[in-house]
Amino acid sequence: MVNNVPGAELAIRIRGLSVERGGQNVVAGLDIDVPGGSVVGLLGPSGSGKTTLMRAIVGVQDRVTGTVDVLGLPAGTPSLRRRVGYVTQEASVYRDLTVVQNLSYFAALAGVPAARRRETVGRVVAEVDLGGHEKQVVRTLSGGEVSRVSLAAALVGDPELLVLDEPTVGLDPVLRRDLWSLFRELSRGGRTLLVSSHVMDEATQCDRLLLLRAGGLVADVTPTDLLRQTGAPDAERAFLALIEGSAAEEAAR
Ligand SMILES: Nc1ncnc2c1ncn2[C@@H]1O[C@H](COP(=O)(O)OP(=O)(O)OP(=O)(O)O)[C@@H](O)[C@H]1O
Repeated sequence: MVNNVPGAELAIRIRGLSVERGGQNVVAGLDIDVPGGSVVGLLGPSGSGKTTLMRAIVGVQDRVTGTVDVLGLPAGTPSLRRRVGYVTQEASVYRDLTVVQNLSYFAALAGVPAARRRETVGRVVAEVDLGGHEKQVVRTLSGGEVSRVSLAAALVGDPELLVLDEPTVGLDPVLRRDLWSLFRELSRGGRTLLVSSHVMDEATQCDRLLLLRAGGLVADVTPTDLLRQTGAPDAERAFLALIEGSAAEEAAR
């Protein structure tokens, strides 16, 4: 299921991607195009292969077959390291360091020259709206603030593509809404965001939706088309209809 968007530059182009984990193909035969500058939601039940797909896109997944091109280069190419930001499910910041200490460290890792680190840290703190918390030790921050420090750490290299694995998990509805408006804001600057989630109502915040089930792509649609095609009143029921339809199709084969 490939959408050809005329004239749109692709941030991610995947053809025939399969991934073996634990002796099984947990992702099988995926073809996906992600247009540049869009917010794309990666949705699907637990174990459907979302994290595996993201790992293949950032180039850290073993036992991958097929083609995964990111910003025009094969996934994992060293020059993509600064151009792609990856936020894993577990916050990967140091809890015993302050916000600024963490971000300065990640800026150094991303290769930001020492003379520009202070300015870079200031930029990302403002981008994720953490002003006033700069000197706070991460362990003393709220869950939503820690999520935003992780996001800021991924932004220090000013990446063109952000891959975010379930960034809103465990956050209350207000924080989830705030984080999604931040994602929209980041994409307005021309970045591409691939965001995974279990929470189907977050689908409405995306430009496009990729729905995975059992390692396969069940749908690649806009939120409007999703509701129109299924006739469901909301994203959650639309996804359930698609997931159940695809499971029934598979059983009939
Ligand atoms: N190291 C591993 N060895 C064997 N199987 C694995 C390994 N890692 C993942 N898997 C399996 O691969 C499948 C896809 O896992 P993945 O983490 O990509 O799913 P997910 O959609 O991100 O799930 P969740 O939403 O629960 O995080 C699952 O069935 C999982 O059990």
